[in-house]
Amino acid sequence: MLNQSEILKKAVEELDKIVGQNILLQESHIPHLPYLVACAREALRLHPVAPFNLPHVSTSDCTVAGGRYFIPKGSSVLLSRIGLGRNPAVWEDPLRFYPDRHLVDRHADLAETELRFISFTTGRRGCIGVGLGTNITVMLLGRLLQGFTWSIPQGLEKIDLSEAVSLFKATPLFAHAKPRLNHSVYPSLL
Ligand code: HEM
Repeated sequence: MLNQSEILKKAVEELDKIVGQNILLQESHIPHLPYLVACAREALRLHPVAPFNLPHVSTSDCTVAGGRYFIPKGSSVLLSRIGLGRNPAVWEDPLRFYPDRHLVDRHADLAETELRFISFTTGRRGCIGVGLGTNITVMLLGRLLQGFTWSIPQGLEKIDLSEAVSLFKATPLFAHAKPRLNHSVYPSLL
């Protein structure tokens, strides 16, 4: 978002309109912040936390994708987070960070039950923490954006987004944060 200032600006404008600058973002605001939720979804799609999901073992012979793939009983099944989230057959211009693509269907949370990318996965062994995980993620992103004006440190043109093999950022993230709310709004650390 730091590399695309118009996206950062749009998310902050939504926060200012819905939450304002006199109180901190609360969980009850989240359903009214579709663009912020879309930004978090886009981050999960494009920058997954690990290359694969947890392995599962098929308990019987089955076919998937309309019969295209046969998976024998006892196979270890791994889904590629990159293969799904950056699949050009599903996502237009897949390497572009473009939150608006998630606004076509309005999403209340970060779950992706169609598995077009992996956040919590789905089905019997899917994550049980969708609600809490969504709230924690969106609250953190939202409060960072509401509470601070973020900028790229002096001397740098862009944040380097190149990835290590683990998919983590290859270089540490440095960004400049300046408080943007009245100091009375920030919770006391004492
Ligand atoms: C952004 C936050 C979170 C993300 C992205 C996430 C993602 C995932 C994923 C990908 C799985 C594996 C599902 C599979 O193998 O198909 C999983 C499993 C699980 N998650 Fe989460 N999770 C999050 C937060 C939470 C929270 C807050 C809780 C509990 C309060 C939780 C509890 C669990 C449990 C218990 C499982 C194992 C489910 C099973 O094997 O039956 N998760 N999660």
